[in-house]
Amino acid sequence: MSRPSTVDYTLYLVTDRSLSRGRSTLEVVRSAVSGGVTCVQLREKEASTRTFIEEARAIKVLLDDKGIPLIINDRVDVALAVGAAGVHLGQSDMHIRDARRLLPPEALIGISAESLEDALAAERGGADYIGVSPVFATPTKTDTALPLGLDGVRKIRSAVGIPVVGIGGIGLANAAEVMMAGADGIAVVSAIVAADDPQKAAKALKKKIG
Ligand SMILES: Cc1ncc(COP(=O)(O)OP(=O)(O)O)c(N)n1
Ligand SMILES: Cc1nc(C(=O)O)sc1CCOP(=O)(O)O
Ligand SMILES: [Mg+2]
Repeated sequence: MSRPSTVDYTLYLVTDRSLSRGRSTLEVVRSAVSGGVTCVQLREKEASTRTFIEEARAIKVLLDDKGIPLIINDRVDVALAVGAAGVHLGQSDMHIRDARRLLPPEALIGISAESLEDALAAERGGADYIGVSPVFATPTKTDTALPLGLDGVRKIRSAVGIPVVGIGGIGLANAAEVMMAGADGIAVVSAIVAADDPQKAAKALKKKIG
């Protein structure tokens, strides 16, 4: 497992095979990387463990070549199996305390914060970054907490010292606002994964967030 010396969360792609319009996740990631994504989270909710691991290995080869970290959604075992840079854990996933026991010390752990209290607890618990969960409502994930909005991003930003990434309902129309509210990056699913051309979509988002 290897952690890049500094992690660039600016344009953070979260995958979703159900939104990929028949393209493989590897294909979408390749295209998005050439458009400028800086971090990739492999999020597989339905795949078998074996498929998840095989896909993660193939994507990691692509990302390693570009120095882009691969984060695994939910599954500490998958992250360990493939030597990913880290994991992203939500409020119902494995506790960070337990994940830290299993993962090597250099592993990145991102935590979803559904409130200011969650963000403070995540920082105290040793999280490497926080996902503000969600900033806006999104059809991509409907079992979220209430949207925290730009004000939530501002409040969390001023309360913690670790990187803060906004997620949920972020696209070309509001990406700059999320950054202006103090986020270190935007995490997006549909704006890239479901786009006609993920490379162009990533490029356009990158331009918006400077
Ligand atoms: C960057 C980022 N932030 C938040 C989440 C959501 O995590 P979680 O609440 O565990 O929900 P699932 O993604 O597991 O459905 C995330 N994945 N990434
Ligand atoms: C994976 C995920 N987590 C969220 C959270 O609020 O924690 S929202 C979300 C999906 C974000 O998709 P889109 O960019 O298409 O809105
Ligand atoms: Mg989760």
